[in-house]
Amino acid sequence: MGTKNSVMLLTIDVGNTRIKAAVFEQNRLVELSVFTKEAFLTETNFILNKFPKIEKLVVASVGNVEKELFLSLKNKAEIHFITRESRFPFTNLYSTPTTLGIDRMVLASGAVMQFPNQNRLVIDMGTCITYDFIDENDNYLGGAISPGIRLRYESLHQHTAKLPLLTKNYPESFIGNSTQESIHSGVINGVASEIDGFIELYKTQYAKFIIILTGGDAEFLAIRLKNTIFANSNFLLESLNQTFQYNQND
Ligand SMILES: Nc1ncnc2c1ncn2[C@@H]1O[C@H](COP(=O)(O)OP(=O)(O)O)[C@@H](O)[C@H]1O
Ligand SMILES: CC(C)(COP(=O)(O)O)[C@@H](O)C(=O)NCCC(=O)O
Ligand SMILES: [K+]
Repeated sequence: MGTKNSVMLLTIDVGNTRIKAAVFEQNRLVELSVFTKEAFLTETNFILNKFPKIEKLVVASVGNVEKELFLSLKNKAEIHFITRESRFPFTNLYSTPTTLGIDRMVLASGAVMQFPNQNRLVIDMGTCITYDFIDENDNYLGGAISPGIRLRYESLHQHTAKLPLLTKNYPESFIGNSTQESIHSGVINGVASEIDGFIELYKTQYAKFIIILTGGDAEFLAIRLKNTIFANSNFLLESLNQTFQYNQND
């Protein structure tokens, strides 16, 4: 890893729910912010003013923040977009590579660089829950997409006449004894069982693999899972920094 200069870099991950930003100095994360699309310019300007050493912005977006918004910052820092045309340290075996989410590609890239020469399963609990598997030969195989925790609560409320909108909470039992408890059990135990179930499926095909759990709900859910996993909410931002460095070392 290059230690030749101490410039700071601001990585920005635009998800479908929130924007996450992290300042890196060398490869150390020194500041983390989470904000909405509406607050984008205020927040990024605040960070740029607080850390005048930031020379570069590294952006990956699956959300709908307009490119113009980033470009309005271009007199303050160099802007780099990580896109499908960037270099990635894996072979992409997805049969529709042009529709694969850039967030999933960045996660896969981070998994390969942080955990070399092993099978890896990355689970990102954001708006959606995404599963991504990269084998020990650095082949990206694909995975799964399912609704995230917030999305499940919202869709139960929005698509029924009688179900309230609840904020996430651990269910007391898997047998919900009220409407609220039934919803919490359905969503939280449902997601936990889904993740445990997927891990078991992967185990039928791969004897050993590391599991990385990330996204807005990672910490909330990690303690409810059967398997030992590596939970790191900042894995995507760290991977964005690493993917950028990887593209610099051509
Ligand atoms: N302050 C918050 N606002 C919105 N969602 C939050 C918040 N804190 C935790 N979450 C959880 O994070 C999930 C979204 O994760 P996030 O990583 O932000 O998504 P994305 O990357 O798709 O924007 C939701 O399911 C929600 O339960
Ligand atoms: C599946 C996603 C919506 C996940 O987005 P997120 O939950 O991180 O906001 C995103 O990775 C995406 O738009 N993917 C495109 C389809 C695909 O990956 O095959
Ligand atoms: K996700």
